[in-house]
Amino acid sequence: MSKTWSVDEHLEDILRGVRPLEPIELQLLEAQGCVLVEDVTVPVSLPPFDNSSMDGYAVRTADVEGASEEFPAVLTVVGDVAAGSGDLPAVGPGQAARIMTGAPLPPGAEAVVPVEWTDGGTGGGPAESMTPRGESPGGAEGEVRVHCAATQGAHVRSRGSDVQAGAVALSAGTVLGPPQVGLLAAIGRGTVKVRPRPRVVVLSTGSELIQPGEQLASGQIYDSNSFVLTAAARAAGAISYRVGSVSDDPETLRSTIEDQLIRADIVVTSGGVSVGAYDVVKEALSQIDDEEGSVEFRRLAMQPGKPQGFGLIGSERTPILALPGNPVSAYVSFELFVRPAIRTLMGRDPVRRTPVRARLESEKPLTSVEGKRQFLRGSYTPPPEGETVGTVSPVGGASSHLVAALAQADALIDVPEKTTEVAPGEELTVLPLD
Ligand SMILES: Nc1nc2c(c(=O)[nH]1)N[C@H]1C(S)=C(S)[C@@H](COP(=O)(O)OP(=O)(O)OC[C@H]3O[C@@H](n4cnc5c(N)ncnc54)[C@H](O)[C@@H]3O)O[C@H]1N2
Ligand code: MOO
Repeated sequence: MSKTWSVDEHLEDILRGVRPLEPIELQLLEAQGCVLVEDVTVPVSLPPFDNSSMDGYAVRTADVEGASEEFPAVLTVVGDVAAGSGDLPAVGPGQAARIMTGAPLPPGAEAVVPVEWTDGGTGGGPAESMTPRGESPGGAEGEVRVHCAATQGAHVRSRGSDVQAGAVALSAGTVLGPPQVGLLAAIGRGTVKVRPRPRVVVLSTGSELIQPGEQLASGQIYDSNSFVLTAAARAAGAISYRVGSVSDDPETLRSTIEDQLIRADIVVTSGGVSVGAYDVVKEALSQIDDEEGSVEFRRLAMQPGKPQGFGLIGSERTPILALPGNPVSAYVSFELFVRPAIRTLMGRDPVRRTPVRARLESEKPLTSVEGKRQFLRGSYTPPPEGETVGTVSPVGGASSHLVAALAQADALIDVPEKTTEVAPGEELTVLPLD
């Protein structure tokens, strides 16, 4: 009888076969979720010039010293400075310029007073907002009464106060989330060098499968695996292509895979890997000739997910993971084997999900088959503040066809091979999912 592999042995074998993808230069939004492979330095300081943080008036501090509502400083308005203005009016003694948030501080001005600290040029009490451009009274001429003093630099965002030219904005190894994409845009980068998202081709096998939306005939079921696997690959950061289901015909399967290799960094199949008479993936791939690569089918000490296939195929030796067809087995196998492979291709760390400890919350003990590492579905509650161990309660049973319960779960409960029973209140290892 052939060897039974442990979960870790199978994963290590897969990870030996996958290498991070070669970096490429990508447009910013294409690079979202990818790992940067270069240190990005700031070409021009941010902000690039001193600018106002408020809608108000640019003033000289000496002119507004001691100003109050009772004894306002009365200044002559010399013009408007809007964000984007290139032509700046100089502010001399006794003068002020209307200035908008983000607009460059004009020469001569040392501070900004918000419009609410002035009469807005109306001659009345404190203003709530500026008079729209072109409306009178007030506006970009006449006088403004300032009701408060302002210190040097008040409401001014100075050049380089965010980040200085020459500084490293993002270092190699950073994962580009939305704020990082935003920073790259803010410093003027149009493209960046990253490891690209892997392209994952997903196909399911089984002559019983039909597309969701069609009418079920006798003996048929809807193909759900190709959907869950495509969605899971996308959630893991990959670009995923759902080919859909292929019938139980080895020739059709072989030629479909061959056609798909051109756009695949990984191929994932579901079904047809067990010991039945129609196990098409096993039949099609276990005896391909050496030139085409090789795929090994093995038994794992694991439930669900016992039968698995892994190999490298085609001229590029593309990794192929052949997952079992039972829907929960396919999903759990994705989490344990395909997701780490995808993350390795992306250069993402950590490759595996981070385990946490949790106490079992359940009416009765959990039972597990000796010699099999069991991954039960659970609902996980993180520890309250100050504690380190959360709680987990089982969701649904152990059978690998229970998709409704899977959809209610948010964690996998990892029961070691040797454990046959876990009592309520005992600690376990849990893999929270997202
Ligand atoms: N005599 C034995 N029979 C089985 C064994 C065994 O050791 N000895 N292992 C069982 C285990 S464990 C698993 S897991 C399955 C794996 O079988 P296959 O990978 O060959 O999968 P299929 O036979 O094609 O399908 C199994 C099951 O899942 C349903 N299925 C398949 N694809 C989809 C899909 N895309 N969407 C939804 N459901 C799907 C399929 O209809 C079957 O019910 O083998 C056991 N048998
Ligand atoms: O191992 Mo199968 O994956 O138990 O259902």
